[in-house]
Amino acid sequence: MAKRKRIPQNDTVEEKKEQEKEEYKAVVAEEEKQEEEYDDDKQSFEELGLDARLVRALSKKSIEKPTPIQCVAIPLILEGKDLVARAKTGSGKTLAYLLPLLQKLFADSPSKTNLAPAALILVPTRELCQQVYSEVTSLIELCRVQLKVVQLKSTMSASDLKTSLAGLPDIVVSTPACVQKCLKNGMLQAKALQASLSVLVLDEADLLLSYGYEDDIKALTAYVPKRCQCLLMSATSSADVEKLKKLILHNPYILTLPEVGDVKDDIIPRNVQQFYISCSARDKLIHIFALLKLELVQKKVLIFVNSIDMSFRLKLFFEQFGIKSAVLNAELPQNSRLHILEEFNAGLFDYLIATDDSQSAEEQNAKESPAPRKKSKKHSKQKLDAEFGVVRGIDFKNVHTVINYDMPQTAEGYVHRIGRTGRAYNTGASVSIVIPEEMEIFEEIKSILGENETEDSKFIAPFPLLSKNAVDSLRYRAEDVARSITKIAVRESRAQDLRNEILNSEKLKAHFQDNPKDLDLLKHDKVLSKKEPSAHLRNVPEYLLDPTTKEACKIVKLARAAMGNDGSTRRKGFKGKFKKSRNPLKTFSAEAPKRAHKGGMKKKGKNQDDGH
Ligand SMILES: Nc1ncnc2c1ncn2[C@@H]1O[C@H](COP(=O)(O)OP(=O)(O)OP(=O)(O)O)[C@@H](O)[C@H]1O
Repeated sequence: MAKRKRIPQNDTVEEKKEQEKEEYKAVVAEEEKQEEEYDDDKQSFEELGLDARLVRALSKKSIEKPTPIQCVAIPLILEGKDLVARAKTGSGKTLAYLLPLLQKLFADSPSKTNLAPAALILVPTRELCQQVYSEVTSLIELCRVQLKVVQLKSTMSASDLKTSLAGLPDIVVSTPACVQKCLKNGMLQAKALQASLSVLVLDEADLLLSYGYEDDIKALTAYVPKRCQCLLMSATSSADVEKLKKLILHNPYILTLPEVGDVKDDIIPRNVQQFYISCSARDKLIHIFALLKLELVQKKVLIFVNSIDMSFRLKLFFEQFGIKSAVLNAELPQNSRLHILEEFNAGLFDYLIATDDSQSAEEQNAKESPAPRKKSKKHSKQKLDAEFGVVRGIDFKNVHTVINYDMPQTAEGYVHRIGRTGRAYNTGASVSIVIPEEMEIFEEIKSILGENETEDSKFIAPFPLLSKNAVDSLRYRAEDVARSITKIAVRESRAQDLRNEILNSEKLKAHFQDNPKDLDLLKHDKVLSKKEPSAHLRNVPEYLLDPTTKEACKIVKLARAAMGNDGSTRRKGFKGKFKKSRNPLKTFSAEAPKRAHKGGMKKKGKNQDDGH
């Protein structure tokens, strides 16, 4: 981090504020300078050997400079090397393989006589399938080339799959299970595939096996010709990646990119600041409520919980205070999920509560639908989607804060959740709300990431902006509302939401076929509670806030304005994104400003969590 200019200490509040502002400006200027220097050193996409059409297409997407993984991977893929690319979450792995893959197909397409796809991109979940498909489609459109891409999903009917393949696509994006299904049914001719396949990509490779695709991939290897270039993209290294490497890579030359090291240093993006709040189980709701209602975290916010019921509890609770949010989980129909993601990415709402219990959906199914229970007609459970994955790989756009309302069950899960912010050149923050029962896993995560606050860049610091006073001032209102959200209310809302989404899902499907860009058909942050939220709960009265909290709110707002993110969360070009130094969490403390000057939030000690 840039060194701070020492400014003489002043005594009055006004002078202290001035001093704070001056320091803030100095840090911003310094870091902007450093960033410019770094940008100047970097290679351009042209220098990596990319086709001018692709460079122009990227430019139209406001993507001007390659990320480190792209700098290394693109030339190697263009040379035809097999690759095992491991790089941190949000580092731009998708474009790292898509750009050279498209370039290769540009060159091959005029002589095309293939009866099967030339490129197969396999991903573990349908959400990722959609995401990669959209990215390829938009690049192809922007480049104005004659390449055809389809996505194949296991939910598609046999006739839809057949129709998709009959158009002789050049690129297929799918899950291993679905491709295997097409091969088995003869919709995809094995011989034709052997003759045509020139690039095979296994994206989120480490996850493919844990999603249970091992047999499908093994079966597929028989149809992958020796000359086919194979690319394994992954954020973490694991025994599963090793297994896949052995299973699928033919060329002996395998490259693991040098820029990545161990989990601690490389997997979590450098530009994510991590915080925690320690509190009792009873106070969890008040803490998240305070964070959101007092706007002590930057929007958009992605909140992770470990169960679907909890996501509805939170949504119902927020509703009573006029905070609109949407839920995302494996129970919802796929069209709804995709639509929720699209709306969130487009900035239509600021708070998304995602259920991630870091288990495969099959395990979750088993857990959520215990067999011996008598099946009630009313509550017959919707089966969870085994191909749903919200944590891994999904490119949530412009998420500035990830909140772990429930802690993940593994350190790996933590890393992937945190990786939903700070993507590419953006910065972000995470706040984990930890209760005593979750302390064990939290301690484990901390020990992996590094516990030395001065030396470890991945140190998880106590959240500095929320004082005990601020929490206590909201306690009465929050506890009162929390009591009204009973188990029955949660269950009813969950069932109602599911019914709505199932109905809407068909409408959505039909509508989006005709109007792919129309996002306003259905709003997913609609109010679920039967009881109309009370008007008086919408705003937190001034008298409830102590001066420190008021100051914290002001600084966060100031930073939001500096980020060009006041009010509108719609996507901006990368140049307009806020810098790490502009993150108020780095420059402001809930305690006396003087202490914050010395060491930013990391010098804040552990007293904050002791208090509550
Ligand atoms: N060179 C670049 N400059 C700016 N933005 C970029 C660049 N490359 C990719 N991006 C953007 O960064 C975001 C993250 O990219 P991507 O989804 O490929 O990350 P990832 O490495 O696959 O992450 P994960 O491991 O979580 O899947 C995307 O929104 C993408 O459009």
